[in-house]
Amino acid sequence: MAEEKLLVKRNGDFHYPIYFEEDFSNLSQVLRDEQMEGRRICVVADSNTAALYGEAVQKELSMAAAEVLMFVFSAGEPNKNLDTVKDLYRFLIQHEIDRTGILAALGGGVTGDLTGFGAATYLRGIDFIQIPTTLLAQVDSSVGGKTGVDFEQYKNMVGAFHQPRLVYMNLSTLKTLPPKEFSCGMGEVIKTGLICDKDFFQYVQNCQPKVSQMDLAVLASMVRRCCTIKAGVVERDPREKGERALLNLGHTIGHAVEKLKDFQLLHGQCVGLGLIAAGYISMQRGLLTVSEYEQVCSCCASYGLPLTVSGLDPEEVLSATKKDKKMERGHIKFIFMDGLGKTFISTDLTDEEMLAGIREICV
Ligand SMILES: NC(=O)c1ccc[n+]([C@@H]2O[C@H](COP(=O)([O-])OP(=O)(O)OC[C@H]3O[C@@H](n4cnc5c(N)ncnc54)[C@H](O)[C@@H]3O)[C@@H](O)[C@H]2O)c1
Ligand SMILES: O=C(O)C(=O)C[C@@H](O)[C@H](O)[C@H](O)COP(=O)(O)O
Ligand SMILES: [Zn+2]
Repeated sequence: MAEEKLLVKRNGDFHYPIYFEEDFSNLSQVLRDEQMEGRRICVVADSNTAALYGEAVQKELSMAAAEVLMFVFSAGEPNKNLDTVKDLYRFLIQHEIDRTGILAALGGGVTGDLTGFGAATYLRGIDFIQIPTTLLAQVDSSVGGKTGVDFEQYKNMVGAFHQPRLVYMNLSTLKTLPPKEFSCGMGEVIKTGLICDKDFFQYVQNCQPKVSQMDLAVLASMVRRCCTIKAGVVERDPREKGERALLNLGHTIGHAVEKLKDFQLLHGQCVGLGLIAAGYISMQRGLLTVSEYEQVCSCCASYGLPLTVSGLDPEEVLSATKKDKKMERGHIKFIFMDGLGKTFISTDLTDEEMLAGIREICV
């Protein structure tokens, strides 16, 4: 089942690889292949991932590294903040990690975003690698170099673009992922199909039974397809000057809900809600048929994503959408669906249209 590695272009001719594996046993060889051996590595993991995979990863990396340290922080989005980054800086300074040091993000998107930001800023930038263990991190956050933390309830408000030196996926880690976390990854998978690949969206609709059986061959091809699509977008537009904003489909309303729910609803769940709202808005503009909109909803539902959220005032959600990063001269850069598998960016969305979409998900 092992898939060929995928190469992502970074800075002209330099490429970084994404490895699709079934265990951690090739980690040390991969470090050697990428000429990163003999250096000190600090593995960054949250409390859950450290307990599950910390020892195995530390052991594998030790075979090619000069030393392997482990920095552990408390799991959860509320800890993706500058306080945790400060704790990481202190740990790195205390252990005299210099510019030859490497950070290894072992875990989900929270760990990857935080570690990448630490690596981008510590000593003005050191190398880091991604070892994603959630579906969301494997299909989305470990690729593309968006790193950062939340700041005073604002999502990803402080960050940097910093590409990893390599991404190593052990697909078997998905077997220990709680079902709710797995659905979160499916939110980003569905988003990926809707952005630019109708065939892939239909594949995702149809393969739900195999995915729910954790069929590794199906999961591998799904993860690889998402990485291929994302890598293509990121190669063409690494710093989100244009096309990359499409990867934000569902995130304008999704991030507003995530923030107003105090991060009690998970990122992928909020992306699912945001997809439904964006689908509704697109349908109201005549860009999606009723049947296409229903397919977006039923695909999300089939993977256990919520279709509605309670306890939110739609007007408050609307004003929260205006505090996200996607504003351009006072207008939101909104991602519309234009049929299934096609999207475009526009700044002409009215408050009334946005409110109608928000009302569709708020109960
Ligand atoms: N940088 C990007 O491009 C990008 C893209 C998408 C999302 N994100 C960010 O990613 C974050 C969400 O990531 P996430 O959904 O992976 O959340 P997460 O990192 O919090 O992981 C979810 C939970 O699963 C646990 N976990 C991780 N791997 C496990 C495993 N194999 N088995 C059992 N438990 C495991 C974690 O400890 C955590 O409790 C958000 O902060 C979001 O903003 C970033
Ligand atoms: O990689 C990207 O670009 C994305 O937009 C992927 C999103 O899934 C991800 O949630 C990202 O962190 C959102 O970016 P932001 O700039 O809106 O914070
Ligand atoms: Zn996202």
